[in-house]
Amino acid sequence: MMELRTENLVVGYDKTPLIKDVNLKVVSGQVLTLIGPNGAGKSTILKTITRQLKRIGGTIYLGQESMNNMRDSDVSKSLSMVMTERLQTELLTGRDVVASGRYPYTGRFGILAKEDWEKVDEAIALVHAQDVQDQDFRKMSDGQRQRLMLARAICQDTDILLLDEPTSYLDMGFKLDILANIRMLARERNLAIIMSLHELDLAQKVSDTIACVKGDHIDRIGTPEEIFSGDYVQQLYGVTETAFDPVTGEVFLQGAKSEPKVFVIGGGGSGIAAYNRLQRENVPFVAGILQKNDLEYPTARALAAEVVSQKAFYPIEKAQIEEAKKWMEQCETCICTLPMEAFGPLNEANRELLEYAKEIGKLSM
Ligand SMILES: Nc1ncnc2c1ncn2[C@@H]1O[C@H](COP(=O)(O)OP(=O)(O)OP(=O)(O)O)[C@@H](O)[C@H]1O
Repeated sequence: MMELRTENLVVGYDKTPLIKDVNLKVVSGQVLTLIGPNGAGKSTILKTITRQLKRIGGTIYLGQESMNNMRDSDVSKSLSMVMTERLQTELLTGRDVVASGRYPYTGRFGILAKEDWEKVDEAIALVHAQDVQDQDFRKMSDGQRQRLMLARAICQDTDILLLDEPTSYLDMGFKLDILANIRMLARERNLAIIMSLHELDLAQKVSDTIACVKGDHIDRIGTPEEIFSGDYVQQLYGVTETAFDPVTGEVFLQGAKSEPKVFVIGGGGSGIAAYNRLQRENVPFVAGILQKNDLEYPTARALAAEVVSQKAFYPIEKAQIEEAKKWMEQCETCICTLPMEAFGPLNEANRELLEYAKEIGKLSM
């Protein structure tokens, strides 16, 4: 079992502290993710752990041993790091770059043995980069380079892997692929992984522990369930409460909040496309009647000027129907996004609203 722990670590530049009292811990088989706004200090922490930056204070432990007294060559057998920065290379193929991950194990001349090349090939296969491995590394796309840099770190064969925004340049397919690989490396190869991520929905899915970097300190450390609840993450990033849904990690634009012009009868997720369209057109609207467990409720809260809603799992009451009808009278037009089959016995209220929209001559298709 390997463990990396920082004790009152102080990180910063030119002896000026940026973040103090960094107390983080990650053990084999676990993923620790650093989140926080741009410039918060996530990369600075990672670079200090891997010694690319000088520690200002505190101690980093590898197992029981303080890293303060360890040689760089021993550290690089325990820690590998994937950076976002561009590696300056001279006419190296992708495979050469990955192979440089084996240098801590080769002799003075950097000659790789058969087993080293096997590890290189295995790592390249893991990130699905066989097709580009023989190309000039400098001429690769950011995403291709990012995958090869991960392969380089993997074949370094360390117990601890650090990744600075490993998915920033990747398309959706490769993002999922890399994150699945990160979980696999933790689960099957028992690696301890520390990474920084900007994609909060992904951080929520892959992390065992999340550390929130804010200002000059680590503001909170907890499980994804603990961090992604209430309005904590919104506060961390300085966005409004409705701009982020902590349950799904989804982000929302904000809609026009002035006097509503359109009433949208929705439910069961059917309203989302209409809400987004009205937001793009900057048209203030009312969304209703939604139950708070309706799929579109978080979008409605962010984009609608008003939401007529009922608690989750409670039947819609007369008071909400009356409220909705009042809004319909005030709006210029009503649209209904619910398909015919949605007017089941549990949705009588919205059927009544649809009838009312027709009756007052405001239903537009
Ligand atoms: N070489 C440097 N010298 C001095 N200050 C630096 C240096 N590099 C970064 N900083 C500063 O340190 C702070 C933290 O930067 P860092 O790159 O660690 O943030 P981050 O959380 O990784 O940000 P991002 O999410 O934008 O990547 C920033 O204010 C940055 O300007």
